[in-house]
Amino acid sequence: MSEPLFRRLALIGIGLIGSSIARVAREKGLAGEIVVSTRSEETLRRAEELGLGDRYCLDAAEAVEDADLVVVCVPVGASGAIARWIGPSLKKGAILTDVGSTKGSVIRQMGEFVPDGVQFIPGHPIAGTEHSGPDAGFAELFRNRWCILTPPADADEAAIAKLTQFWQACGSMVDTMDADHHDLVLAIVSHLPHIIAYNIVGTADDLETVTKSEVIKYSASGFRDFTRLAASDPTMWRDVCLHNKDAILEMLARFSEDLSALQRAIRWGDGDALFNLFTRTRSIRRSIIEAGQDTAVPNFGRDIAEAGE
Ligand SMILES: NC(=O)C1=CN([C@@H]2O[C@H](COP(=O)(O)OP(=O)(O)OC[C@H]3O[C@@H](n4cnc5c(N)ncnc54)[C@H](O)[C@@H]3O)[C@@H](O)[C@H]2O)C=CC1
Ligand SMILES: O=C(O)C(=O)Cc1ccc(O)cc1
Repeated sequence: MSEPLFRRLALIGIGLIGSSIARVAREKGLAGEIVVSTRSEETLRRAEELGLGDRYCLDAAEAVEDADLVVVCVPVGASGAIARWIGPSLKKGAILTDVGSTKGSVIRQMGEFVPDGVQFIPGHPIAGTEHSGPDAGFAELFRNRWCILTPPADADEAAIAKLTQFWQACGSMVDTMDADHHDLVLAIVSHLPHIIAYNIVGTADDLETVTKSEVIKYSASGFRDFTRLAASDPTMWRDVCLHNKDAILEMLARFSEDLSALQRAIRWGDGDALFNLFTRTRSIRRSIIEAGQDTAVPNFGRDIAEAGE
């Protein structure tokens, strides 16, 4: 059998993303040993019941000892505290990465606690679902999905190559970019859609003239797709909003301007403006399908299984 990519992999946080990494790493033999750490005893026990790792620790510092790859998989607001905790225990030569949905803030929070000799290469798999916790993960989550790495300018090329190899072995395609650019791109393709979904579902919930049972009964009219995003983890998305504030506010300002233009076109009966916009947007959808990125959640029937439970 060939050597695993990493002798010891430590996962700090074992929710949707951490447990998906654990599952795929095990399935593909990417690590000689998988050490799992999370803050609550209950979640750690559950991870053990699910057989996600080889060792389990409540102490994150203990978990990272002698690990060659450490992946921090916690809400972005917790990444600084985790880095402070594990920093002194990281092995020289280890690669430290994360999976957070925002990158500038994670780098600012974690950077100061990374000791010399440790390669810090932040990352973000553009793959997920609205579910959270160790039961929600699955080995195929990253398949045919992009993973963005945002290494600092002085990062070691060999470490970047090894982390790239890891994500590719998980099934992902890997891109590298600057953290600020990542945050701007993700603000429009991920953060704004979630904020819009939270807002529209909240607006529907506040209505007095349309009842909640009518909203649910007739949801197949378009509303239903927003409710999936709006069911996403509140802690994670609170942190994303607070930690990518500038880019999100920039995109929200543009969105509001465009919404006002749309509102004006509807008010003044400008059918051409509406038709032209809707034609332009339809072609974006077609490009996504052509790029093979059209499946909303590649969860291999898990939603259907859950719905039947
Ligand atoms: N859910 C998604 O679709 C995606 C999430 N991400 C990012 O991955 C990271 C993890 O997200 P999920 O796995 O979805 O979350 P999750 O809620 O399923 O799991 C989070 C894990 O972090 C631990 N944790 C929570 N707060 C903590 C704290 N203050 N200190 C220490 N540990 C703490 C939890 O016990 C749990 O093990 C987040 O940074 C998120 O932005 C990235 C891509 C997709
Ligand atoms: O469930 C969905 O459609 C998602 O959008 C998943 C997702 C959520 C957060 C990320 O940072 C990346 C991907």
